Amino acid sequence: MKITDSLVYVGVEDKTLDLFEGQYPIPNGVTYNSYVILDDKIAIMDTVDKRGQDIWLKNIEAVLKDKIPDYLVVSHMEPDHGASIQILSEKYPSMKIVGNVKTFTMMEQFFHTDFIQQKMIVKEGDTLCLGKHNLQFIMAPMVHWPEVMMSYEQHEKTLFSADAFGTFGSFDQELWEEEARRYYLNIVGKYGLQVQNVLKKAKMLDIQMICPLHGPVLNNHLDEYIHHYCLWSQYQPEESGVLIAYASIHGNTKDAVMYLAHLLEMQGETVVMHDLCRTDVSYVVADAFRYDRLILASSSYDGGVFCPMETLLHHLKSKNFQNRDIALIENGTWAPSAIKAMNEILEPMKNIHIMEPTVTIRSTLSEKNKAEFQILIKSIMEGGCKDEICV
Ligand SMILES: Cc1cc2nc3c(=O)[nH]c(=O)nc-3n(C[C@H](O)[C@H](O)[C@H](O)COP(=O)(O)O)c2cc1C
Repeated sequence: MKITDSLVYVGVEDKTLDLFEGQYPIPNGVTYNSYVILDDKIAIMDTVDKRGQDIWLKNIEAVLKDKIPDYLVVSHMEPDHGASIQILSEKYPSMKIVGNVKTFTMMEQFFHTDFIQQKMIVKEGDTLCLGKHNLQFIMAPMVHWPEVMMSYEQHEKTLFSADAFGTFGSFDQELWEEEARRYYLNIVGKYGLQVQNVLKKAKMLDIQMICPLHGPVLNNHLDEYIHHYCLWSQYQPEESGVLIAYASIHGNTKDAVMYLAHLLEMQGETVVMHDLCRTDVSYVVADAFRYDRLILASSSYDGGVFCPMETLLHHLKSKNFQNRDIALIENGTWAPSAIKAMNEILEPMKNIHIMEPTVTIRSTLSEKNKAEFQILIKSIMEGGCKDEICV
């Protein structure tokens, strides 16, 4: 797939993988992106997952014909990108492998060889001239592994962005926002500060095209993609709206939040609901970051909170979730315990405000609960970010 006269896509689409990174459903598949820059010198930008190795090698052969690549640039050692380094290095023994010090430490761990004959170590700001094309290396530690390194190609003003700006799904730019949100927040979300640092470096560059390691090449509306990364990395919501996430054993908590959702919608609020027992947590994490207010409602369970809610909260905590107004609702028949358990997980998170009142349902929604909902609705409508959204 030709991107420009001198830049060719040689990556692979994977539509048969069940779970990405062992946990994320990918109904639209995923791509392992790899690119070839053709100039006086030839550079291959990253390799692919073992699953796509054979097709990828054929793609490279089709582009290179009888030519030999001069460089393999390794931006990330995670196996969905780095797994085919060794096979390529054996096929082209004269090819230099370009990475930073941390890249080669990891390479030795994965392949048990130090690639001494091929190793070419670069650091922040170093450049590699291919002819007209000139690669400038930008270290991006923890976006999302420590060795991550982006390359800015100065001639065509292209950022090879490693996993940043990547997405689940294939090359459809229409799907980018939804699936890139789920990809970024679940996979890279914890490292907002490090993403901010790289965004600052990117601001100094004239970027006309972004070539990520997953999903489509981005060559228009780049400001919009970068804007999303700014919000996500600052843990700021994108939209005014109420996410209701519920975990209900027998359905009474679900009935209660359906009633509450209806009342909120009557007040003109945008409400999005997720049944935690039936929705993969990665979708809920993405929406929790998207909207400015959350309602968490759960059955009590063995002196704690029902497991699907506990799972969501642990996922949010591990992704540094912060800056939100949250309402808590519990249901218990003999000793309601969900709010205490939810609070214990939420407590260490930064800038989380619990909206009053918290509501305890005893088996089914009571008139007292309905009155409490009326007060809670006021708190919810007064909460959120209002004008601060989309800074
Ligand atoms: C395995 C199990 C453990 C439970 N543990 C508690 C508990 O610790 N405290 C409590 O008050 N209710 C407990 N319950 C009862 C439910 O939380 C309670 O019936 C609640 O009303 C269920 O709401 P739901 O209809 O939304 O699932 C438990 C129920 C089950 C099945």
